[in-house]
Amino acid sequence: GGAVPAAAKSSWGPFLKSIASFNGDLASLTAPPFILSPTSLTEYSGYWAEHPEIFTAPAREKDPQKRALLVLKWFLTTLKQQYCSRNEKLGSEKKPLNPFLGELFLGVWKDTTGKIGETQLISEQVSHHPPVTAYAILNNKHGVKLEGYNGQKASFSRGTISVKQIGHAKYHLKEFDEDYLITLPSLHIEGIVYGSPYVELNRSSTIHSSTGYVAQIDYSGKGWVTGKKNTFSATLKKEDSKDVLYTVDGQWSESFVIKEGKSKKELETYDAKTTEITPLYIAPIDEQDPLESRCAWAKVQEAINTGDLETTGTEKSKIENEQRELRRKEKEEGREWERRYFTRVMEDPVFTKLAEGPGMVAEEGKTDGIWVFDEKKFAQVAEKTKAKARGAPKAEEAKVGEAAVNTVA
Ligand SMILES: CCC(=O)OC[C@H](C)CC[C@H]1O[C@H]2C[C@H]3[C@@H]4CC=C5C[C@@H](O)CC[C@]5(C)[C@H]4CC[C@]3(C)[C@H]2[C@@H]1C
Repeated sequence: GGAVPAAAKSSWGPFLKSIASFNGDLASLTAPPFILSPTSLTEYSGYWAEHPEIFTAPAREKDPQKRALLVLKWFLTTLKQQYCSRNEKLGSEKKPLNPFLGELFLGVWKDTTGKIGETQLISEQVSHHPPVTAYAILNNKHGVKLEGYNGQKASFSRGTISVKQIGHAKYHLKEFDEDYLITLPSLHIEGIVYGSPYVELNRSSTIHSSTGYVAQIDYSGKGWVTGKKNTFSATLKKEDSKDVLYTVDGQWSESFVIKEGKSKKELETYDAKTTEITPLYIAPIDEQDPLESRCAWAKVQEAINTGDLETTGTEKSKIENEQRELRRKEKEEGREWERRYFTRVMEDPVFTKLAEGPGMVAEEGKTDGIWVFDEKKFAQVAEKTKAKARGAPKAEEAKVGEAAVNTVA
């Protein structure tokens, strides 16, 4: 990338100072103004299913081995959006807004073909210290459910920020009662010194299926072989077998080729650049719950988009102060914020069966438990929303509104 824009030079001091005392908490980074994104991190859960047809394809495949390949293919097709979409839309990787506890991001990918059905996104900030986002993506027509959570552990050295992703994703197929446990790749941010940061994925990640298939994806970045960015190589095998059933090679941000393991026969080339993204439908702000990201952060987003640093600061402080006040009251009353859609469990049978190691690992290896989507809570909220739509008694609305209003202006 080019040299840092002159105007921006002045804002490097705070950033470099924050790097000097960097404690692993990305939110504590004082990124230069031109790096601030108006998008909240709760929105990033949407990157898992921007191609609903590919996301639901495994549900339409009767052969378990081919299903496992389709889940690997879907995972690989999410990487470009997960890790490059800010560069494409905003010119470089940006620092997202740090979600407040209880922040929600809700949306739906509508179905224009009548073949896929609607795909619903539920994203909730289930922890603020450390920041953890939990999400569920549901397509009832195909019985596909993705649920997961993630947090980040970051470190800074030699001009790059390295991020270890904590958490995992679970892809479930109802018809086959099948589960896929997906681990999250580590990443590092390159180009910081040029003021044009971008993500590169490191080492490897895996997908373990309850049907005994194991996918391993090795990220070589600007591999010494190709020198091309975002390079990876993946294999799909049956566990405790050496036979490679399929290989997938290429650049996750450009295109990749799926081949038969033995014959090396090319089965498919996926072009990440030309595959259509389905837009996510989000309710208009005046119909949103005040806890929803674009409602809660509206003034901050407006200020960031117009480059009004002062208003950005004052509006952010309002939200942070109200959050501190809420936490103080909860502490005083000996209660904890009620998560709306997710529950923390210390044991998740699918996770235990399919993976080694504990769930969310916080400081000193303590396990903070695993965040799972709570179908009961989800049904209760749906009921309440319907009641509200049918004109529930004011008290009902006031309670929901009141809690929310207290939270964010
Ligand atoms: C120019 C100097 C500067 O300020 O650089 C700051 C940089 C923008 C680095 C810090 C931020 O980089 C962002 C990249 C974000 C990750 C991107 C994608 C994902 C995948 C998604 O499924 C989960 C979240 C995750 C891991 C994001 C986490 C937060 C990251 C690392 C942002 C950093 C604050």
